Parts: sequence; C-alpha cells; structure tokens
Amino acid sequence: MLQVVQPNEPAYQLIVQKFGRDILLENGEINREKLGSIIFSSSEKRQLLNAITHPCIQKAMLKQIVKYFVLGYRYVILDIPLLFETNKLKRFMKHTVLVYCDPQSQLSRLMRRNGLSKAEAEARIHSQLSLDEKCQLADHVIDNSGDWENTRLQVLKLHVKLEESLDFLLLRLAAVATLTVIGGLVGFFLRQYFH
Ligand SMILES: CC(C)(COP(=O)(O)OP(=O)(O)OC[C@H]1O[C@@H](n2cnc3c(N)ncnc32)[C@H](O)[C@@H]1O)[C@@H](O)C(=O)NCCC(=O)NCCS
Ligand SMILES: Nc1ncnc2c1ncn2[C@@H]1O[C@H](COP(=O)(O)OP(=O)(O)OP(=O)(O)O)[C@@H](O)[C@H]1O
Repeated sequence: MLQVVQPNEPAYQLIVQKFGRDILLENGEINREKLGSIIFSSSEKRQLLNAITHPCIQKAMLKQIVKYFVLGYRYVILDIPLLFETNKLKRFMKHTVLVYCDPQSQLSRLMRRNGLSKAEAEARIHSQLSLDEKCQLADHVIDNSGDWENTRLQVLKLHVKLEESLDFLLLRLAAVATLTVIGGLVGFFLRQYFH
C-alpha cells in the first residue's frame, strides 16, 4: 500500500502536516527510514500515523479486491501487518494466514534486512502482537523458520486448498447474473433508441 503515502495523495499531505517536512527526502517523497524510526519508538506517534493511513489503505484495498473479483480470480491475498492488532478487517476475511518463524530468526532476519541494531529491531517486533499470539488467531500457519523450499511447499499446499474452495460461489453467480441483466437492458434500450 505504498501508493497511499505518495506525494499528492491525501494521506501524504496529512503526514507532512503532522510530522513536519523533516521526514521528507529531497525529492519530496517520504523518508521511510526516518518516519519508521519516529513511529517505532513512540506508540503515540504510531497511532497517529495509523489513524492517517489506515482509512486510505482500506479504501485502496477494497478497490483492488473488487477489481480481482470481477476479473474472476479465485482468491486475493491481502498483506496486512496489523490485521490481528486492529481487529477491524479480520471479520471480512474468509481465511487468515500467518507466516510464522521462530523468534530468534525473526530478530536476526529483521536486523539483517533493515540494518537495525538489536534494540531497534526489538522495538519494531514489540510494536505488534507476538507471532505465538497471532498463531492462535490465524486459520492457517505457514512455518517459515526453515529454508525457502520448505516454505514454498507449504504455500503450494495452501494454494491448492484455496483454489479448490467454492467460497463466494453464490455471490459470484449473483454478480455475473446482475451484470448480464444490466448488459441486456442497456443493449435493449440502445437498440430501441437507434431504431
Ligand atoms: C512506517 C513506514 C514509513 C516504515 O517503512 P519501512 O520501509 O521501513 O517498512 P515497511 O513499510 O516495509 O514495513 C515493515 C514492517 O513494519 C511493520 N509496520 C509497518 N507499519 C507499522 C505500523 N504502523 N505499526 C506496526 N507495525 C508496522 C510491518 O510488519 C511491516 O510489514 C511505513 O511502513 C509506512 O509508511 N507506514 C504507513 C502505512 C502503514 O501504516 N502501513 C502498514 C501498516 S497496516
Ligand atoms: N526462509 C527464509 N530463509 C532465510 N531468510 C529468509 C527466509 N524468509 C525470509 N527471509 C529473509 O528475512 C527477511 C524478512 O523477510 P520478508 O521481508 O519476506 O518478511 P515480511 O514478513 O514481509 O516482513 P515485514 O512484515 O517486516 O514486512 C528478508 O530479508 C528475507 O530475505
């Protein structure tokens, strides 16, 4: 959901208004490293950023869901870091999947990926529920503590399961029927009008 914090987006204006121009790069884009270091060391600031960005992120997600639904995709995956914490969107999800890894790997991978110190990485991890707590809340857990191949096999298994599911079949049929009727009516009136 990077696009909601791009210049010209409403969330961007509000972020600059609340956090100041110091968090901008020379080209006007948000300096993610700087904003990250502010919000991950203050829960108040984090809540402020969440209050600004979450409504825009939710709108953008909804648009994409409708798009892929109409295109006939069997399922869409929403990558939502704070799904269980905010507990707002969970009721709209048919399935929830948690990608788990053991706490030691989580810490060392985050330190390596973002070049963070142990304390900085721990602050980020503690700004969310622990993975063990999230495991209890998710419908499916992919254990990514092992190597990539091990994870890939688990993902493929889940993919097959989701592809086989008939979730939302009635809703899809109703949507197709409605579109067909609307298309038919439009065609009928256009023919009447041009004859
Ligand atoms: C805070 C920002 C600048 C940090 O950018 P950065 O490139 O360093 O990290 P990135 O966006 O890849 O996020 C890394 C991870 O941090 C965690 N995280 C991100 N935002 C938050 C948050 N508000 N609260 C808790 N954890 C968060 C998530 O696990 C996420 O996957 C960036 O996340 C941002 O612009 N956030 C605002 C939009 C937002 O709220 N996004 C996701 C939360 S739903
Ligand atoms: N199975 C694995 N083996 C080795 N390294 C891994 C494995 N899975 C992920 N990593 C590494 O761990 C880091 C974090 O992975 P990734 O960015 O995919 O996690 P994420 O859950 O999307 O993170 P975030 O929630 O912070 O956005 C990356 O540098 C990635 O290369």
